[in-house]
Amino acid sequence: MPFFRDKQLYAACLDLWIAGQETTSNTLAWMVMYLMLNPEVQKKVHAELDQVIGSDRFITVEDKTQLHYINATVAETQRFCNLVPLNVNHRLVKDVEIKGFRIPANTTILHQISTVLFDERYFPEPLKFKPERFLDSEGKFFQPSSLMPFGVGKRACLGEGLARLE
Ligand code: HEM
Repeated sequence: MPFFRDKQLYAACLDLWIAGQETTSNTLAWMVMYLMLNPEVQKKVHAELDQVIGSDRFITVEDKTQLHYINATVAETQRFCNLVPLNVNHRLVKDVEIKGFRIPANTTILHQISTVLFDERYFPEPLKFKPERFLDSEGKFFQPSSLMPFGVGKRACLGEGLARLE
């Protein structure tokens, strides 16, 4: 019996299609809609592009660190669109106790990252689209650990680096 079967190839292709393609394209679609709904944000994005890139060259990956407002707008899009609200199913490999609740091994867990992304302790006025929440007092982009659209821990998104680059 071959080690790598058609079924595995099919599963790998499906993984890459859903995890790798749908996620980034849907995030961008949400961002376009948020820019349409928030013209004042759109103006600032445009102004930053005019200032940092200008109109006589294409944008490159190296420009990313200079585009603070755009990075903040992407971060706010990821928080607001809540793309993977129920995360990916996980199975407990051992019994766990959290705040007095015992969860037995083999239980399927769906940890909702949306509860963090919309928690007003971390994101005041969570239902407002505000890229400024990711800018410090000098207007520089920063990313708090509470922004976790890619999940956290050992099984966090494998494509995070690639997705951020895209
Ligand atoms: C905006 C883009 C993306 C978002 C928001 C996103 C989000 C997520 C989330 C929330 C998980 C589950 C993490 C967990 O279970 O704790 C995940 C898993 C995963 N993602 Fe992504 N993802 C994105 C792009 C990508 C890309 C571009 C790829 C590959 C090219 C990718 C590949 C994967 C894989 C393979 C897993 C499973 C990791 C594992 O179980 O060990 N993702 N992603």
